[in-house]
Amino acid sequence: MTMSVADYARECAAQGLRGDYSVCRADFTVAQGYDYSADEQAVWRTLCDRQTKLTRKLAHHSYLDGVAALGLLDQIPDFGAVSEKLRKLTGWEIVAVPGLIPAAPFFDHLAHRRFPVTNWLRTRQELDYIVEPDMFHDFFGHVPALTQPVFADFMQMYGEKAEDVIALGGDEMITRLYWYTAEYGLMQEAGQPLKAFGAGLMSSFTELQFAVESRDAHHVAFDLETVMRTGYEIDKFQRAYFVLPSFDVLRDAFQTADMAGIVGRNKGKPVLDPAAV
Ligand SMILES: C[C@H](O)[C@H](O)[C@H]1CNc2nc(N)[nH]c(=O)c2N1
Ligand SMILES: N[C@@H](Cc1ccccc1)C(=O)O
Ligand SMILES: [Fe+2]
Repeated sequence: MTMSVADYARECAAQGLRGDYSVCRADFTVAQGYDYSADEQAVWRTLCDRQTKLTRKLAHHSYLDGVAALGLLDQIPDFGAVSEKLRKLTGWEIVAVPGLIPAAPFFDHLAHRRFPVTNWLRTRQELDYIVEPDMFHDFFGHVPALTQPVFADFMQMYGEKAEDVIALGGDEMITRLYWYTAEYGLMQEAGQPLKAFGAGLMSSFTELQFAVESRDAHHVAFDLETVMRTGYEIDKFQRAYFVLPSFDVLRDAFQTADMAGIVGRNKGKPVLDPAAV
């Protein structure tokens, strides 16, 4: 792993990120420390209630199938109990982290079928949108799909392949691909209007509606190399949403991509403006 926990902790504090990185292990995990207040439990229930009404209408069926299998909770999840359930379904588990972690350890967890979930929750003032991943984003957005075998296998492969791309010097490029697919991708569904696929959309009340339904949202046909060249900002609505024709198209594009060629061609080139792709 390239960055030490202590260096990363300093960087995050400088950027105003909220997590407490002082208690991290070398792989950036922490204990969940299940001691949430009654108010936090109430915020969790409010988030689940209002967001479930939206995802029912706007989320791709691959996500909704996952929700049905996982059974979303009316309480803040106990990561140990959820891991037990996931292990039986697909061999995945979830591990607690203090918030955003660097790309290399993040993908290393995925490669080992561990999904990092932040151990703190957004406040009532952030019900609609939060600028950094919190437990609601990580859990409500990402974990349901991990109950589905094809998606579970894909995410492990993603982690493995990402490590190869990072070794080629392509950490920013592979991060953009993750960003515009797993976090903010849209996906077509037979006989249905356009649906949301990415976890960053599933967890945001305002951006989910904007991305799928607004005439001002910039929808762009998915192209793997273009995605890997397109910049993004984490703390604003996205200025481009890439539309995937299907999950199989994503998986095939990823599996067959000549990552060494893509990284070689594009390293050092200016990043594309998402508003102009
Ligand atoms: C891979 C890419 O950097 C991506 O944004 C990762 C990084 N670290 C993360 N860390 C946490 N806790 N949650 C995430 O969703 C991510 N995403
Ligand atoms: N904006 C997302 C959280 C998020 C932040 C940064 C990256 C990914 C997700 C939400 O409101 O739920
Ligand atoms: Fe995420």
